[in-house]
Amino acid sequence: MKINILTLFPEMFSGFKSESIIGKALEKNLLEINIVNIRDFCYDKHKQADDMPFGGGAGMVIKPEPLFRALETVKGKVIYTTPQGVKFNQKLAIELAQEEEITIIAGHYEGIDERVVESKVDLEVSIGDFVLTGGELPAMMMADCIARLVPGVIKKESYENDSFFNGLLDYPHYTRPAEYEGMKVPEVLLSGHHKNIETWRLKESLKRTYLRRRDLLVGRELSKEEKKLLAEIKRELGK
Ligand SMILES: CN(C)c1cccc(CNc2ccc(C(N)=O)cn2)c1
Repeated sequence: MKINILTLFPEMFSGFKSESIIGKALEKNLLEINIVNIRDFCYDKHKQADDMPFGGGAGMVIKPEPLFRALETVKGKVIYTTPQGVKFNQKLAIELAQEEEITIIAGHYEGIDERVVESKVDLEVSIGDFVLTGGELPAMMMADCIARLVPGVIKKESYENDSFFNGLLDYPHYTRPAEYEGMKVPEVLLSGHHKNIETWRLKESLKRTYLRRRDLLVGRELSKEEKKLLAEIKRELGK
């Protein structure tokens, strides 16, 4: 899979591409992340990539010419990160991870010229209801979320337990030492009894989801075991 990111600030992506899981995946050629500097496509003397908005108002808008030129050099579905977009979520990430190539335009300042959106953007996507100085962090977040779903980037078992993969929030995690400052790891996790551990984790996931994100349970099919565990949870919570 290839992810192109069009940005005015390519340097913001150097750490993202060199560190940790994404860094290793790129080294192993499991995927490609191609950072395209929009400014490289400004042919005027001052390399002006943005300009004042017609009709007045604060902020700057990214000019159409450099974007159209940059878009000629990439392929795939074109996504534009903007507060006006559809909400990004794991379901959309899973869909986008199926694509051979995608291109993300990181808007900056007040955004990009609407003629680019009208004629080239396939999907406007927002990572949440808040405004950032630029679309680079949203582009990085989306690329990270999509990249980790590419086969080989992380162990398959890891993402199959993803909170949003099975529709529930994650259970609590512990590692050594088994006791720290008097705080103990739940006994069951040290028992080596895999069935009990699996049940404990499912119950903890259900409890957390029930307490923190009950909306995720609405419309979610519960297995017989999940129904039993949820009844236990409600009894224990006295609710
Ligand atoms: C109209 N306007 C302010 C604007 C328009 C387009 C891009 C930008 C760049 N900033 C962004 C981008 C995305 C998000 C998000 N929530 O995904 C938040 N901020 C700002």
